Amino acid sequence: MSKPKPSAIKDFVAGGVGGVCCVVAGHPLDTVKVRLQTMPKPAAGQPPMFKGTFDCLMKTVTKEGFFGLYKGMAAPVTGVAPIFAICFLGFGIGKRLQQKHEDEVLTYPQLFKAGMLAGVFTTVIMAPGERIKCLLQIQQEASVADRKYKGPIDCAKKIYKEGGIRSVYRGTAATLLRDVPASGMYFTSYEWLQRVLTPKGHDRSEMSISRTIFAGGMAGIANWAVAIPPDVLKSRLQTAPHGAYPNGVRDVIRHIVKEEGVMSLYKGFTPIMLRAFPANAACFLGYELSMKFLNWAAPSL
Ligand SMILES: CC(=O)O[C@H](CC(=O)[O-])C[N+](C)(C)C
Repeated sequence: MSKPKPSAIKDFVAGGVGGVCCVVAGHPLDTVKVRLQTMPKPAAGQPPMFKGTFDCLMKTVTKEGFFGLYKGMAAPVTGVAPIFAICFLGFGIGKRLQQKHEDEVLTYPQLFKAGMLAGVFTTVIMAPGERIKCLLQIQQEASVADRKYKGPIDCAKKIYKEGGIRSVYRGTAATLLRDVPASGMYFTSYEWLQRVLTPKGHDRSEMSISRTIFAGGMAGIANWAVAIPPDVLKSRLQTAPHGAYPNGVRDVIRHIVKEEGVMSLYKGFTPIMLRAFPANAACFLGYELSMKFLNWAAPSL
């Protein structure tokens, strides 16, 4: 059978499906992550709001029910599908820009550059999407009536009313700082594992579910290994009251390091890493299966 042609439309659609799979598999631990990253510093002699990942999980489920962990999921599902669609599209474009012919196999530095381009592409939607998601996730009132933001649209309207488009896009530099190198790591590690795990005599393009799950899960770990410190800065900046950090990300770094120490830049490490493997294994599996389906259903697209 001839090799399917690379296609921007297929990258976009399959990437979108991958994004939905990623959110459904990973949102509960994402909520725990944001709550741990943004909980207030306890007053002297007082215990912290959450002692760790498990404590936060238990307190959230006890107080708000299991679906408390799925708070703010409407925003990422509607936002993440296009984010991942654009991300996989950007990666495909980045690869094609560097290829002299369609079948040229790219080196790992070339794949890294294509991944970084994907990170730049996604920031346009990622930055406001993350701002809304984080603001919704940190609301802990049990009843909807008591919450400041009733949902993603209400949140978007309110932050726009408070500070215009600048407020909606607060955290863009931190998002770029997080996603440009992280996306490079993400796609390079995925491709590397797929290549080294393909048995001799077989072609990388032959789909294997177990290889995809493992390579996808590990790509998620590689992504977050570089993304955690800028992610903490981003979450803080995006959930802070208006005017708290006039110089943006630089002020947040100074404040966090001075007040809470360097290690606090790794807040949320456990839930992030617990989420990273299943969420991204689901993402790449969704992507590869959709791509296989699209190549079968519309070979010339
Ligand atoms: C921050 C983020 O969205 O990372 C993605 C993986 C994940 O765990 O959600 C990867 N990528 C930035 C490439 C979309």
